[in-house]
Order: sequence, then structure tokens, then C-alpha cells
Amino acid sequence: MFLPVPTPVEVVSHRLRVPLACSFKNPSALCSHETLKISQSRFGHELPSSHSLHWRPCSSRQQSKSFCRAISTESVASLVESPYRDLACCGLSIIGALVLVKGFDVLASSGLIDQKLSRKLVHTTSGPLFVLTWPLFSADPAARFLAATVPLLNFLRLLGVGSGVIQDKGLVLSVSRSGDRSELLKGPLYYCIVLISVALLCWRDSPAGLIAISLMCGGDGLADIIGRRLGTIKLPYNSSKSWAGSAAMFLGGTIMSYSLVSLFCNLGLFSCYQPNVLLPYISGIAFIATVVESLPINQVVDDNISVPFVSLALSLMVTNSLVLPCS
Ligand SMILES: C/C(=C\COP(=O)(O)O)CCC[C@H](C)CCC[C@H](C)CCCC(C)C
Ligand SMILES: Nc1ccn([C@@H]2O[C@H](COP(=O)(O)OP(=O)(O)O)[C@@H](O)[C@H]2O)c(=O)n1
Repeated sequence: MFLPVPTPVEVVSHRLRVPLACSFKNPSALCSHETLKISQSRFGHELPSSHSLHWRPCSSRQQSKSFCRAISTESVASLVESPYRDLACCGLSIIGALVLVKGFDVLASSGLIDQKLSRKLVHTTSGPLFVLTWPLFSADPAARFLAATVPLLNFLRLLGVGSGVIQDKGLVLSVSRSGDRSELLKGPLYYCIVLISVALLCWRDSPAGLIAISLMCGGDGLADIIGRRLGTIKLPYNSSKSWAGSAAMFLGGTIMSYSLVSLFCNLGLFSCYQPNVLLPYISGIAFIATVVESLPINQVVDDNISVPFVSLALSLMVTNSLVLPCS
């Protein structure tokens, strides 16, 4: 939502001592009532009450840390602006993805870890690492599209290798269950589609995408890693899944979601309520996603689709009561 006065206000962060471009043009860059009040007094007019309803205080922890959230998308852009910045971030992420997959390929082919574990470690780590690159991008509207090219290139690579057009034994080894290249066209391909969709639809403006990715990666990924090792007691309604696997999914998904959402809040990309409000919501979503993952429906719909889809839908439903967007 845009407010009428476009002139930027320079506010100096008490913590970082850097000028922040907090403006009415992008009121969402202002994250605390204090900043809002100061900006109002400088402009000498009241904000429309309908807009004020969208403002909720940053947590006291956040307010004590800095006057205005230091790294709003706009302020990051003003600090390190370069036409090549998003291209550089995109290039680094592409290299990061290649190194990650190659690293697990080396670990699996040298016998240091087994192939199934390698696949699940790629599954657990790629999504959150991808998300961690988002704050590095600028506030340019095209940034999310550049970010999305990283999973898109991996999607095309999986398509090429999975269909046999490109030969890449390393990728097959680190990403397939049994060494069969056609497996790349299922779970891993859906995984990349989810990353592309979340980057384009949610980007870093809301916690919904972060929660969906966390439950697909930290949740579903850990369910397999822990379930295969400790999952002796099976679920009564699904003999291929265990209590240990589901508990790991719930805990891993909750911890990863909470950590990423808190990190993005602390970076000023959106502002959240206190942990005592945020955590119950996130664990509620993680619980429902865990139940969905545990159902015997894997033959009908892949976990990499059902888990993020349900998490995203639920997160989007509760997001407005959890945060106020900062970009
Ligand atoms: C193994 C994978 C999914 C399998 O799922 P499931 O069937 O076992 O449930 C994940 C495959 C990931 C892919 C090959 C690599 C994705 C890289 C990612 C798009 C970008 C990471 C960037 C970062 C900076 C390292
Ligand atoms: N809730 C869960 C999920 C998986 N697992 C274990 O992880 C293995 C693979 O899980 P899955 O069938 O969901 O595999 P993916 O489709 O995610 O690769 C199962 O065979 C179980 O041994 C579990 O014990 N409990």
C-alpha cells in the first residue's frame, strides 16, 4: 500500500550507524511505531487510520536492537546498489548448487555416506540454502525472477539427465534412490518446481514460502533420515512410516521454519510477533503437514507436492495474523 508523501526521510540506525531510506513511498520499510511516529511528525500529517490498522509493533527484542529495522529491502538496496548485484547473487547461487550436488556425489561415490543419505542430505539442505541467498538480492522487482532461475536451471538439468538427453552419473548418484536416472523426473523435479513457485509467488515478503520450504526440506528430509534409522515402531495407518520419522519431521520442520522466519524478521524483511505467538502457529502448521506426510497417499501425490502445498496454503491463511510485511 502506498501513502501520499513520496519524499524520503533519512533515519540513522542507532545500532548500525548507517543511513536508512525510510520513506512514506515505501511505508513498509518502517517497522516500528517509533519510526512511524517520527516520520509522521516530520511530514506533519497523520496516516490514514485504515493504514494504521496494518501496523503492529515489532517485538520488543527487535525494537531494542535497532531503531528502524536496519536491513529493509530498500535500505540494503541503497547501501550496496549495483546493476550487477542480482546477477552476481544468481551466479553465486548457481555455483553453490553445483558445488552442493557435486560434494554429495563425491561423498556418496567414495563410500563415505550411502546413496540414500546423500539424496536426503541434498533434499534437506538445498532448499534452506537457496532461501538464505534471498536477502542478498536487491529490492528490484526482477530480483525474484533471477533468483528463480537457480532452481529453474536445476529443473532443466534434472529433466535432461533424467530423460537421458544429458549424461551425468554424478547427479544420478547423489539424487536418485537406486541409481535409476528416471527417478530424477519425480521427487527431485517436483522439489525444484516448489522452489521456483515459492520464489516467484512469495519471495521474501511473507513467511509463508519459508514455512513451506522448511517443511519440505527440514521436515520431510529429516523424516527419512531419522525414520530409516530409528523408525522401528510403525504408524498404525501406514506401515512404511514410523513415529520416529514423523516426530523428526515435526521437530525439524518447526525448528527450520522458526529459524528462517526469525532470521528474515531480524533482517527487517517483515516484522513478526514474539516467539510465544509465532511458535504455536508454526508448530500447528508443522503438525498438519506432518500428518499429511504420514498418510499412505505417496502413490497418488508425491510428498514434495503435498507437504509444501498444504504448508503454503495454511501459512498464507494465518500469515496476516502473524506479521506485517516490510517489503
Ligand atoms: C533429492 C531431492 C529431492 C528428492 O525428493 P524425494 O523424492 O526423496 O522426496 C532434491 C534435489 C535437489 C536438486 C538436484 C538441487 C536443487 C538445488 C537448488 C535449486 C538450489 C540450491 C542453491 C544453493 C545456493 C546451494
Ligand atoms: N514419517 C516417516 C517418513 C519416512 N520414514 C522413513 O523414510 C523412508 C522413506 O520415506 P518416504 O517413503 O516418504 O520417501 P520419500 O518419497 O520422501 O523419498 C520410509 O521408508 C521410512 O523408513 C519414516 O520412518 N517415517
